[in-house]
Amino acid sequence: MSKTSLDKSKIKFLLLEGVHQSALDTLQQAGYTNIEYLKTALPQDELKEKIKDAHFVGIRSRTQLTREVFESAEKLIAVGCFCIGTNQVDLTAATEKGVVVFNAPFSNTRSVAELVIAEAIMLLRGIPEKNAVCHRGGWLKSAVDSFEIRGKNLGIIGYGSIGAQVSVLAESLGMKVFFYDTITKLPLGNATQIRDLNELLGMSDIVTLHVPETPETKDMFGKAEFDAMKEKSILLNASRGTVVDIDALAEALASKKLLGTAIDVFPVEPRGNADEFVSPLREFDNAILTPHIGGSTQEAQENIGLEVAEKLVKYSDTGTSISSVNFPEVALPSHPGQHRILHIHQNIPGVLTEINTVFSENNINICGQYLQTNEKVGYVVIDVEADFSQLALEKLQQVNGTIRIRRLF
Ligand SMILES: NC(=O)c1ccc[n+]([C@@H]2O[C@H](COP(=O)([O-])OP(=O)(O)OC[C@H]3O[C@@H](n4cnc5c(N)ncnc54)[C@H](O)[C@@H]3O)[C@@H](O)[C@H]2O)c1
Ligand SMILES: O=C(O)CC[C@@H](O)C(=O)O
Repeated sequence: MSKTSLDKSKIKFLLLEGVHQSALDTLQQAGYTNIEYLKTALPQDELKEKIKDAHFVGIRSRTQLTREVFESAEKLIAVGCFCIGTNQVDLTAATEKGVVVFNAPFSNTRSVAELVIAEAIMLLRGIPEKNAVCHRGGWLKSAVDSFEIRGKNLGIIGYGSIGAQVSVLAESLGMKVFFYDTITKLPLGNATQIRDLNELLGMSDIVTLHVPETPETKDMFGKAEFDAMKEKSILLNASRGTVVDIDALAEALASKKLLGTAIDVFPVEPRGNADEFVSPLREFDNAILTPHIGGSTQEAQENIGLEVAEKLVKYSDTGTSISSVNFPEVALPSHPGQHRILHIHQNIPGVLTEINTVFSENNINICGQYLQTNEKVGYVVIDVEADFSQLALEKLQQVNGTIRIRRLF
């Protein structure tokens, strides 16, 4: 059963970066009509201004939610990342502020995997160069450096949701799949995990990157890695722009070490379609350069819009934090007729005792309670009789370590 803490029309959603219509539809069907919808990301100053009165914000990969932005977001309850990556959000700051962050971990994996396979085929045939020559009025009919994908070695770095899908598609085309991951992964089909990155690089005709942006993956692919690759091999990157040293890649293309490359993500990306794209890779015809559209298909965007908006609605209506990326996961079945209190607090000793004391000292019966903690915060959902919820709210606000409290009725 859906509850709400405020008149739903007063709960403000700020949706940025042109998230799919399915997100708007989902929110509106759930009764949320106070939605500001923008097609682009915002510069930090504008973002800080706009986010001030937002209870929920929806973003994709461009919007940087820094600690400073969270400081301005006085009313913010939750963030929806309408994508897989959450590296654009300062998750520590969000957690400390009691802001729950959700994403869509699976909805665009197939789209990325399909693009990667298509690019591998195009590059093995030299199509980007041949296409460019035709556009300039030339004719490059030749089989030199043109190969079938069948029987080639594919090296996948990061065997998660996307890497594993690429693996399955590649095998269906007759490729031999090897992968490198920091943790032991169950290989799908006939794929083989290789424990040493350099070994993988030395044996792969095509290397494709599917790791998240983390301090460990920053610049993980530089000159040493290009040197370790096979002569005339191919590098694909549809993960994050910080993973590859672009100057080292430009050198590897200039020296003809690589047959080609396909890059979807860049260390610096334009804020919107009107801004210029600047990159040393622009001069290479054998580089497929795409504007971070690995997950940009109608199918993926529609599913993501639905998935993330549903998570936001559920959190707003019931306090359910299941599948959040930064918060303890809590889902308490609804107790009809009761009020619900959501209490987010610092995870320090004694808070739960203080919370329970509030109820015992004031003779307030707890009808249902669910607590979960992570290393930073505790999140407790408590159902109480309607007549006592205001008193409980006032008393709980005074509990030491309280970060945020909300009442649903
Ligand atoms: N281009 C796009 O539009 C697009 C779309 C979706 C996702 N992405 C990016 O792709 C990334 C991967 O997505 P996913 O859903 O497969 O993520 P995932 O979390 O399912 O998989 C990532 C894998 O990388 C491994 N890994 C982490 N650090 C590593 C390291 N240092 N070396 C080797 N392996 C490492 C993990 O163990 C995991 O198996 C996302 O984080 C996102 O940044 C890009
Ligand atoms: O849609 C986007 O902006 C990002 C897509 C992709 O990088 C993701 O992390 O899912």
